[in-house]
Amino acid sequence: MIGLSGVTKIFNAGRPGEVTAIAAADLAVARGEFVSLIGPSGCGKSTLLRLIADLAPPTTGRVTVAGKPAAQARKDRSYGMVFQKAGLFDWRTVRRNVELPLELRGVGKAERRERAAAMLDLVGLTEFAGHYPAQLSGGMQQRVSIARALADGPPLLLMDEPFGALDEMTRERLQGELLRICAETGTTVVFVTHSIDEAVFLSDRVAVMSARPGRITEVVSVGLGARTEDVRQSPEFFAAVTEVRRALRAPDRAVPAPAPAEPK
Ligand SMILES: Nc1ncnc2c1ncn2[C@@H]1O[C@H](COP(=O)(O)OP(=O)(O)OP(=O)(O)O)[C@@H](O)[C@H]1O
Repeated sequence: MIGLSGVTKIFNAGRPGEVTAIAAADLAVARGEFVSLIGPSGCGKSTLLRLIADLAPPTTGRVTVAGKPAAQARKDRSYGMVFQKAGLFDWRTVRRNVELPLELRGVGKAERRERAAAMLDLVGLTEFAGHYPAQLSGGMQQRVSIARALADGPPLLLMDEPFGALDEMTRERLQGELLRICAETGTTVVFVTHSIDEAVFLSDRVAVMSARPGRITEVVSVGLGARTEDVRQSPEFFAAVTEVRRALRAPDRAVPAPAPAEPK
């Protein structure tokens, strides 16, 4: 579904304020897979997601999405995106927020209504279709944002800390809902998070990034099977959390360690 090969991203190349945000990233994500990106603040997680979304071009390397160059995938609306802020339009009802991507594509009213209703059912907000965003809790707004991202039926969902601003209980409930939605729709997900627990609970694989310049230093396979709430207390869950924590603390193997000082 996604292929990154030799991808680098340098902001302000050759100018004052040059920043190497991503250094030589390679990653392949299979159809239907759930992959999280985790790493220290500023390591380039959001940048990597933006490169996949073709919201910024890579400086070098190739990004493919659904077998196409990323730019084509964006034109074909091959992905939906969800950010930390739900970004809903306050003056539109929940239903009309979800309909927006369909409206932009010129889909007729009846089909829009039907599709929005199915999406609101999927995220459990059918009875709030006529409400305005300000009448919803933060968690409900984020569910609307997920429904909107999926309205056009994209095969891929790109999520940038979507639950980062929510309280722990809401966050855990939405994690379970997201997994159910992915299982029902077969959507592939790339998910940026700061939380090791969240990455482990949700993911098939966790891509661990080093501090800037961001590299993918390790990819940890999780494989927890069916994620019921009990999984969070299981030995397998704790073992995977420990493994990701170790990978985050490991020195970046891609960068040679400095040679020891010569004895005087
Ligand atoms: N448009 C830009 N122009 C210049 N530098 C940028 C730009 N966007 C990001 N950067 C820099 O690239 C680096 C990576 O930023 P990015 O937002 O991808 O990190 P992140 O891992 O998502 O951070 P956080 O976890 O804090 O959200 C940072 O040093 C940031 O300052």
